[in-house]
Amino acid sequence: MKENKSNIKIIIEFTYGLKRYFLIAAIITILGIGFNYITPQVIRVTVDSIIGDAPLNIIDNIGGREFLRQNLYIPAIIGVVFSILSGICNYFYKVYMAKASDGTIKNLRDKLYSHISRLPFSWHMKNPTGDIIQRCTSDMEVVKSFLGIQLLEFIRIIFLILISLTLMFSMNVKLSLIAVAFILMVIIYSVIFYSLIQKRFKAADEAEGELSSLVQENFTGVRVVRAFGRQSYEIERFDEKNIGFSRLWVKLGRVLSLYWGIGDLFSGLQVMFIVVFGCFETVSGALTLGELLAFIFYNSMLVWPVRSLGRIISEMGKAGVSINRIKEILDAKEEIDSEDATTPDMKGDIEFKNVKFDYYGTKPVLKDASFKIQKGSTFGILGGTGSGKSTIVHLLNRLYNLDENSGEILINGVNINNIKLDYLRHNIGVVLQEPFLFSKTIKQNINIASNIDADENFESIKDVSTVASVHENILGFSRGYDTIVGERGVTLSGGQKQRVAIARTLIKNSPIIVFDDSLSAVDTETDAKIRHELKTHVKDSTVIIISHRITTLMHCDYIIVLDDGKIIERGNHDSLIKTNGIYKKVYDMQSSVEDEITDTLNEIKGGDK
Ligand SMILES: Nc1ncnc2c1ncn2[C@@H]1O[C@H](COP(=O)(O)OP(=O)(O)OP(=O)(O)O)[C@@H](O)[C@H]1O
Repeated sequence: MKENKSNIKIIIEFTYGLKRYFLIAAIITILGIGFNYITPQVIRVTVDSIIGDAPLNIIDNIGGREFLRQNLYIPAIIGVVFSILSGICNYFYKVYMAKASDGTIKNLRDKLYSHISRLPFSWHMKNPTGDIIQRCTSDMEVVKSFLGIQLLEFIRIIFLILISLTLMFSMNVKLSLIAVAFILMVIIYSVIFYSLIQKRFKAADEAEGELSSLVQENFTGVRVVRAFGRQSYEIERFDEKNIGFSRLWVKLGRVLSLYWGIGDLFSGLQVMFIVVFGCFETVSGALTLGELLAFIFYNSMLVWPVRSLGRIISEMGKAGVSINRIKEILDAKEEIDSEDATTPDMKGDIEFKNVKFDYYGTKPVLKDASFKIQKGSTFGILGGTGSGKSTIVHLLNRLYNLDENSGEILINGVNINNIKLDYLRHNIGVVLQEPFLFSKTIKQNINIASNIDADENFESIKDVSTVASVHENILGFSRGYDTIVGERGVTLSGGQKQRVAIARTLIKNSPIIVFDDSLSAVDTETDAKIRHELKTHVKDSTVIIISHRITTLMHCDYIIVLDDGKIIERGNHDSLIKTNGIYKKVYDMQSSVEDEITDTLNEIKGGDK
């Protein structure tokens, strides 16, 4: 989407397939206005030419003055018929406007969802989920009412004003000028308030976004909040934000009340001036009684539209803010493949060449990292917390892109920036340390990356679950593979979740598989069992294992040790032990701890005998 598009252009872009509904609504509303304006003319003719004696040809065609004087219900019925026709038009106008505006919002919602799904991971990291949801819901509602109510209403009111003024000027210029003076005052006054209301609404809208983010974060992290006894603190934090939020709405309410109050004053004054001056004009003979009545009718028909014009202009202020907030999302750049992006064979060596990386200009996370992973090998990465291990994975599947002159990452000799993104990610299976499972059955969760239906694919699902050492656990649930996970069902333990996530990745049969600290929540015995099963199951894939635990890595063909973004040691387990560096130290430390644990367990077992 091109930048700096006006708000109206953005809206028009999403009216595809619906323009005819907008057109029908516009035609119907013009018809309705026409019918509405006939009634005061019927009153004028009745007063001046039927009750009074003013000559008029048309009354001779419908029975003559005397006949109509005897049957006054006839002009009354004519007036009622036009009012009914105007009501019918109003009904169909609303129906077609609803079709047009809801359809446009649906188009916009579709685009927004697919766009957000294609935005880079870094964008999602920078924008709080609650705020994104608020833009997709509350802001969308504001735009919907702008489209469904305000936009055509605005055009309708302009028509009403023009027709009323034409008729009023044709009857009496002086009185019409008084009406115009008031209309101008209301419009100028509305425009002044417009900017104030817009400012206040923006502040309130942003505060709502912050409040939604806070609630979303708290409910998602409910376990942490409870575990650390943070409820009271979080409730206080919510109260504080909520008070701020309410204050902003009260401020907005104050401006709106002032706006409506002054508006009422203007309308009252306008009606009063017209009635008083109209009476003078009638007494002086410049206006007939019928014309005065029709004039007062037209003027009263004008009061509301003009006042609504003010309201609509101010509502448009809100809509402007909301469209801008939605536009900010639409303007964010999607992840797009370069034109020469390819789909090379992914069964090849992986190479990191002089890779330097930092997140948003903060301190360097990877400092000139170079290493090669042989195809079909198992490659271990050991490193302390924050040393940059997960960053390597983020860069490999391009959740973050490397800038130019920051080195390159090659798979089978092809720079990953030139590989189609979907293809790249499809061919790299990643198991995360804290996997996210969907609120679906275990079977559906494991099958999520497969194109085959979960029931048809059940044998493969069971196979990968066995490799991931979770098959027995799943059978232990009363509904087995049909057990629903998460909010609506069973809560899996951290280790069970990790193993379901391993199964979910294995089913993809990717040529490259990454385990990002994904065996941390399983015991060493299960860890060994899974790795043993993996050897046969993924023997052709290149496997990258990230871990703090040396027993998880020691059987890898090659291992690198990462410290503060730098590779400080490399080799296989035996050579690293011989180097007698950090790896050896960590190994000794972990072995002594494991020995202690084994001794303690043995002691407990011995004591039990
Ligand atoms: N999205 C991000 N934005 C900013 N900084 C980040 C982001 N992700 C990670 N970092 C920082 O980059 C550094 C490396 O993080 P990384 O997750 O790669 O470490 P790690 O070795 O995987 O750690 P752990 O073993 O604790 O998971 C850390 O200092 C971390 O704070």
